[in-house]
Formats: sequence, C-alpha cells, structure tokens
Amino acid sequence: MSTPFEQFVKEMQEFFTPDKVYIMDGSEKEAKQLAKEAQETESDGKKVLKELNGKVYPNSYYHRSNPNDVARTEHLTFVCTPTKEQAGPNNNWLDPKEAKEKMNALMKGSMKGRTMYVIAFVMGDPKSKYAKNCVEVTDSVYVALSMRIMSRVGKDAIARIGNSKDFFRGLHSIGDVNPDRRFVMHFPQENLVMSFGSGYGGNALLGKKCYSLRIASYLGYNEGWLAEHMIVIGVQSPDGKITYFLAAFPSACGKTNLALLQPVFPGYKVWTLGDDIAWLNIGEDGQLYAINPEAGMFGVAPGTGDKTNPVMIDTLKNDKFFPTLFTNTAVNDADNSPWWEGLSKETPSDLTDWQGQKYNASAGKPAAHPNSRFTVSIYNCPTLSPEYDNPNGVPISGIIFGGRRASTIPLVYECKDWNAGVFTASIIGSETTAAAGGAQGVVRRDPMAMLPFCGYNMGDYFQHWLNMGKKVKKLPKVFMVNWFRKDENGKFMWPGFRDNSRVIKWMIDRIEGKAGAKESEIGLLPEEGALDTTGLDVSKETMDKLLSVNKEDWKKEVAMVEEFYAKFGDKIPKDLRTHLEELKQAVNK
Ligand SMILES: Nc1nc2c(ncn2[C@@H]2O[C@H](COP(=O)(O)OP(=O)(O)OP(=O)(O)O)[C@@H](O)[C@H]2O)c(=O)[nH]1
Ligand SMILES: O=C([O-])CC(=O)C(=O)O
Ligand SMILES: [Mn+2]
Repeated sequence: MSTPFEQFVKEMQEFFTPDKVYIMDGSEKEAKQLAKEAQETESDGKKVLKELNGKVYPNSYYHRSNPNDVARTEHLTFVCTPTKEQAGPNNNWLDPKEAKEKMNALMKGSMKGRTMYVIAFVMGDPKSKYAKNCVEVTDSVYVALSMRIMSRVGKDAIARIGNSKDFFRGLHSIGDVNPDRRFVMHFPQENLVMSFGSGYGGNALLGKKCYSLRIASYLGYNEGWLAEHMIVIGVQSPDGKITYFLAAFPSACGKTNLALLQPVFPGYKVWTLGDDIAWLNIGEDGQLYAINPEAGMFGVAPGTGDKTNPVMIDTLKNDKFFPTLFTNTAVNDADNSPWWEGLSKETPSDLTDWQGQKYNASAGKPAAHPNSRFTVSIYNCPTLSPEYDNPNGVPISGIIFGGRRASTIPLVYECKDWNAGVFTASIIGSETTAAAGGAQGVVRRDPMAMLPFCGYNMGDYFQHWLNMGKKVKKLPKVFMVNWFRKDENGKFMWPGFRDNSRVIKWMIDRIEGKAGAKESEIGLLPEEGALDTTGLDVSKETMDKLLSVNKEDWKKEVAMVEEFYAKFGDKIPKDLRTHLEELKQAVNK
C-alpha cells in the first residue's frame, strides 16, 4: 500500500507528465547537485543560476528572471471559495470549479521535457504542535533550491507526513512565463494552491505567502489562531530582560530591516526570530505566543548596506548554509559579486544590470531591480534568537503596526487598548511598493499589512482579531509607527533604520510603565522628552512635526477609511465602526 504522499506524487506525475521525477531529501549534498544542475539548465532562454564569487558572499548564486516576472501579481491572484462573499472584497474570486478548469487547461502536461521536483516541507519547527506539513511540486530548480532555504525540506518532512492525508498541496509550474497565462489560485477549503507562469518568490515559493498567509489565515480563522505578515523579535535591554515584539508593515516597508536591527544604544540588542511571517497562538498560560514558520529570509536587496543593516551584510557573508541566492540584482564584473543601490556609496564602474546589459549610470535607471532580492537561511543570521526553534514560540508583549506614509501618520503612537489597536491596524494606509506589480507610491488601505494575503473576507478577519483579544490573558500593547514621513522637499524627516531603536526603547519603557505619554485624537503620543534623542541629528522642530497630529490630514484619512469600510458592508464589526465614528468626531472638533 502506498502512502497518501506517494499517491499524490503519482497523481502529479500523471498530470504534469514530466520526463523525470525527483523527490528532495533536503541534504546539503543534494543542494550542491541541484545548484550544479541549475547552472547547466536553460529556462526562458538563459541558464537558471550562475555561480558568484564565494570569497565575497559564500555559497552565492545569481538568478535573473524574466523582466515581466519580478514581483507578486495581485491582479492574477485568486481565492477560490464556494461563494464570493467568503473571499471578500479584499480578494479576486473565482468559482473553484471554473478556476480548476482554467488551471488544468494550462497545467496538464506542462512539465513535458522537464524534471518535476517534489518538495516535502514543514512550516514551523517539526517538533512544534503548531507546525504544518506541506508538499509542493515544481518544474523550477530555482524554486526547489529556494524552498530548501525558506523551509524545512526533505526526509524529516516526509517522515512527519507519514501516513497522513492531512498536508498542504502546492502545484507549481513555470510554464512559458507569459503574463497572459499566469495565475495563482488558492483553494482554502481543499488546502490546495495551483500556480502557473511565474517563478517569483511570493507567486512560486508556495510555502510562503500562498500557504503560510492565505491558506493559513483561513485555517487560523477556523481553528482559533492568527497567520500574520509580521516579524518576530526579542529586544534585550541593559538589565538583560528580553521583550518580544511582533511588527507588521506592508511589503517592502521595513520588516526585514527591523528584524535584524542593531540598536544605537549600548546594552540593547535585538534577537531575530522572523522577518516576514508569524503564526500566533494562545499558549497554555493564556498568553499570546508567536512562531516563525519560515526558515529563511527572502529580503529586498536595494537599501541594504553596512550603514543601514550591518547584520544583514554579516548574514549574507556567513558560510553556514548552502546556498544563498541573489535574484535580479546587478553584478559587479570586477569581482563577480552581486551589487545593488545602497550596498556601497560609490557605484562600481564595471556593472552588468539586472537585465544583463552593461550598466550605464547616465541613463538614470537603477542597476538592480527595485524589488531585487536575496534568499538566505535564517541560520546564517548572527543575531538569531536561541528561542527561534522553541516549539512553543515566544510570549509577545508588544505589537507594532506601520505603513509607508509621506504625511499624516506620526512617527509613533500607542493605542489605548486591544480593540483600539485592532481598529488602528484595520485602517492602515500605505504607499504601494515594487514588491507588487502595478503603480508605485499610491496610498491604499492595507489593514494589518495583510490586504494581499488574507485568504478570506477581511470583515470576518477583523472580528477574528477582536475575538482573539477576548481570549488572551495578558494582552500585548499595540503601537503604530511610520518611518517614512517626508518634508516639503520630499526628504525623509526621520533617519530610520538603526535609529528606529529609539522608538522601540520608548515602547519597552511604556510596557514597563516607565515612560510618559500624552493623549491625542488618535492615541497616546510620547510625552515631551520621553523619546530618547541623545546623539540624534534631528532638530527639535522636526521632532515636534514627526510627533504631531494634523487634523486636516486626518479628516481626509477618515474619509478614505469610510470608503474602504463601505466595501465590506455589514461585515465590518460594530466596535470598529464605533471607533471610526469617535475618531471622526475627535478630528472634526
Ligand atoms: N527610509 C527608510 N527606509 C527603510 C527603513 N527600513 C527599511 N527601509 C527600506 O525599505 C525597503 C524595504 O525594506 P524591507 O525591510 O526589506 O521590507 P519588508 O517589510 O521586509 O518587505 P517584504 O519582504 O516585501 O515583506 C528597503 O529598500 C529598505 O532599505 C527605514 O527605517 N527608513
Ligand atoms: O514573497 C514575496 O512576494 C515577498 C514579500 O515578502 C512580500 O511581497 O511581502
Ligand atoms: Mn512580505
């Protein structure tokens, strides 16, 4: 008798008709073999991987994708629930039967002439009761290697699945990378995703956004937990105490940077647990606990440098885990190493750009794609928390929400209580970034930084957040931040990056009841002098502006929120409507 896993592999082989089937064991030896294969394999007119200079970044390989396939494609991403209402206005919807017919027509036989890689993986530590079993099949060796970095792949996963039928099924085929034949279809009720026509992270590494956020959020809704677009960090203060935080910012708005933060104050240290996804459960003691289901980081390269994020540079230079991938960066031909804007002050003279052309700086375009990324194991991170693979996760004392906003949102404020925090998170607005295709810099609502990732109706999701608050014993404090406010000349007013530790320090002091706050229309702002600006090169006037509430701006904000809420009709919980009404009155007074 074959196991359900073996039966699934057989079914997939019959469906995709690849020339070869390869079941990954997850070993380093195998990864080296796959990297070799990738350097010999042609896909979309070029070799899948090119080896980079191992003396600069150990175990590093370069991948250049099709220029039409460099980011998530939200307009081609669907949640296929029995009814449209279940998916909600936050998702594109297609009837599951129709979606399958569409995908079957594209995917049947699509692996002819290729190898089908079978990736059994666990999201979360295999010892954890919160971890989930998954299988992805793909015809992309780049995806297979990326999944090895991002999750726990191979033998242990196959053993954990055992004779169970209960595992996520992810079907991925890169097809001919034609955007007209590209779709990412989610079937939450069947624990299934079908993805065709893209090799890009969020579209193709199905354990990431597709499973650990869209499908998992739906599971969490039914099972009483939360799957969130959040980092997990422990912040150690001089007395040795570690305070655990979650932080949710929309894509390309600073999560990875905060996750690897090097504080400016002596005696403070950030311990990294996760940089993109957190699963939140209520522990036996009634507290909120978080695990990071991932095992790697798929991070934005531009802007990452010695000054902004020295810990990430050390991570990329670590030789612990094989391999590290660089996708759509530029290449410095002087030493065959990856390069991107912000890595060094000077642009190297001998660059090949992300599209494989000799770089000409005078054309005014960046050499690396704005959404170029590295894929690196979290075990390479020198600040990895010893609690990272604690099967119970870590107890959370603070939740930070944020967005990218040139105006309106102060540098930081605290929400009065849990429900005010849920309300504040539900109205987050953020300027769109290069992490998703389409126009950039447009303010849109992105509640909890989950707009593109919530696998069900966001009205129900807000209610689920409120319900969780009723069950958690010692509720975390909730904060809102904005690192991206700009002055009249379009310059960032706050230096950001390492200086963000100043804001975190205030939060710890608030949690401990040591720092002051003053009431405002939107929540609690740091009291005069409560935010430590020692050694900071920002004028008092700028600081005051950063911590101010402009009622005219907020009137416009409220109007945008009303418009957003209206899309959900009576699915918006009453409590959130009341909060909105109160905010409206406060800013109109
Ligand atoms: N001005 C400013 N830029 C920042 C700050 N933190 C991060 N950035 C920049 O914002 C971009 C995205 O940052 P990341 O930390 O990679 O974003 P992320 O939230 O992890 O993104 P995803 O992986 O897409 O979910 C990078 O170009 C960073 O250099 C900050 O405090 N201030
Ligand atoms: O996986 C991805 O697509 C990259 C990412 O973190 C995001 O877009 O939020
Ligand atoms: Mn993300």
